[in-house]
Amino acid sequence: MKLSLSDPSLLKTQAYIDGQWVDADSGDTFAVNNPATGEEIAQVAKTGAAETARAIAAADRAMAAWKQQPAKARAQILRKWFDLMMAAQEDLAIIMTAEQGKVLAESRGEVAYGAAFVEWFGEEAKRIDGDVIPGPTADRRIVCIKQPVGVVAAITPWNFPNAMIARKAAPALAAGCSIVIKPASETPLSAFAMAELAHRAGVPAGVINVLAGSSSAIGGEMTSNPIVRKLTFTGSTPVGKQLEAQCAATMKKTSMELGGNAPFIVFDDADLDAAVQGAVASKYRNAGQTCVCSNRLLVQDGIYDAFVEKLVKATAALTVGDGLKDGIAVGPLVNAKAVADVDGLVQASVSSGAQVALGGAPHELGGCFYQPTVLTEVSSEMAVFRNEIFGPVAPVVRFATEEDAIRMANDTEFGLASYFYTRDIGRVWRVAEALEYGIVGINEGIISNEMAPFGGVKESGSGREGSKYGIDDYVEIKYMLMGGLDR
Ligand SMILES: NC(=O)C1=CN([C@@H]2O[C@H](COP(=O)(O)OP(=O)(O)OC[C@H]3O[C@@H](n4cnc5c(N)ncnc54)[C@H](OP(=O)(O)O)[C@@H]3O)[C@@H](O)[C@H]2O)C=CC1
Ligand SMILES: O=C(O)[C@H](O)CS(=O)(=O)O
Repeated sequence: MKLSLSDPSLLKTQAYIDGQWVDADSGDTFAVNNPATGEEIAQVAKTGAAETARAIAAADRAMAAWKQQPAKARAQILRKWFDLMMAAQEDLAIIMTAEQGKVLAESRGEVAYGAAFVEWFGEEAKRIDGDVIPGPTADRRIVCIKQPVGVVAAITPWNFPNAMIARKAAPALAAGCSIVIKPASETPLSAFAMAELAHRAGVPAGVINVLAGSSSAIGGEMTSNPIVRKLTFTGSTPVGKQLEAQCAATMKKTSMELGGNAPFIVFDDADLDAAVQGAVASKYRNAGQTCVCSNRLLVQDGIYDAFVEKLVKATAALTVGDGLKDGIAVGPLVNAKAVADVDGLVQASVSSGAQVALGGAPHELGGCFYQPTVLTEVSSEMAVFRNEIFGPVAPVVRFATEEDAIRMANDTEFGLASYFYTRDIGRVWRVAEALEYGIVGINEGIISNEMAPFGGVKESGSGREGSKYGIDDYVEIKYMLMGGLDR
């Protein structure tokens, strides 16, 4: 499959190590395919532990000079990277839609979203301040400084192949760290294109390294190599737990952005049309393949029927197809396994009594397409309630009281995003404070931006990405106590 890029040199297929584009030691490659058509886009270097070890060594060498750069110098390079990403927005979006499947408008949006983290942390680089603390005695003073944590390893998912890299690389570089990145096997091309633009922006050789291939071999080197001082991961909770355990032997700092099971609560007093609009935006973004998608729609009895009627109508209007084509709202799922997983959850729930109000099966287009689906009469024991669906399926659950809604919303091991719609100010505070989540959307279905501290609690992970808090995961605090100052 040939991509229509204005700058074809952005389509890289080798590993980027120490400022060089290199093949795998073995010469092996793996295919990257377009989930909308099944066509092969490229063969990509399939690297492993040896290449990863070299990338980590290069990052270690490069960091010595990078962390000595004045913050303003790092900020200027990050700003240049932002400018180049935005100038290449259309090419980066085409590459992303081709390898991941999301519709082009969403890919454009993700490129801007990812670039916004580069812009934000370029600015934050100049604000990594310390403290002067009064000494415990008259002759002593304490000074706190923040220093880069060290070489960072990042493992990122296929669902946001640009933004999840930017959300990690930008604060790492801003803090003075260097980084080795392993993108998902489904979507390495976006990562390589970002590395090429970083190179053009003046990021020194070795400061950013990107390699794809055997996830267990690459991850094994990343998590065991003592040079790596921090692992940052976005992906499934089971893999996150495994990586966390692998990092324990060398006590690496970790950040984990894991799975979700977002409740979307609609109270009787909600603005119904706004709630339906928010539900559609939150549910069907990226064909439902985001960790903050509404996963359980909890609707109060008084407006349940009206909400379901409006939701079915809005969902039925969503066009399904190849995201590179105009007028498409929902693209394919990332691969055939994802289709089988989603359909498995739907059929298991229907078998347990859920009713199909719309869709409920793979799309007639075949391949990786799934019908936007609304299930009603869902209960808390059903598979779609208990599991992160990661597909265009909206389970609707009834509730009677505010207490019922909070109890059902919190009835999960996950705690990433949550949403609710009400116009009662007292309820806003009661419910927002009672929800066990890192993120609460109130009368809003799209909550992600670079200025907010994105992250979850419970088994949705640890750490925060974005906002003024996002730099904290990439620095270590050191204090110096000076004595003898009275003579
Ligand atoms: N919280 C979030 O933001 C996200 C959550 N998810 C969750 O993950 C599920 C599946 O998505 P998926 O992308 O397959 O998530 P995975 O957790 O399977 O993969 C995420 C990343 O981890 C890598 N990986 C997988 N196994 C290992 C390992 N043993 N050692 C090192 N790296 C590894 C993958 O590489 P490779 O591609 O080579 O397998 C990929 O780069 C979704 O259903 C959802 O629950 C997914 C994406 C984002
Ligand atoms: O991995 C994801 O699903 C993203 O973190 C969601 S968002 O930040 O793009 O909303």
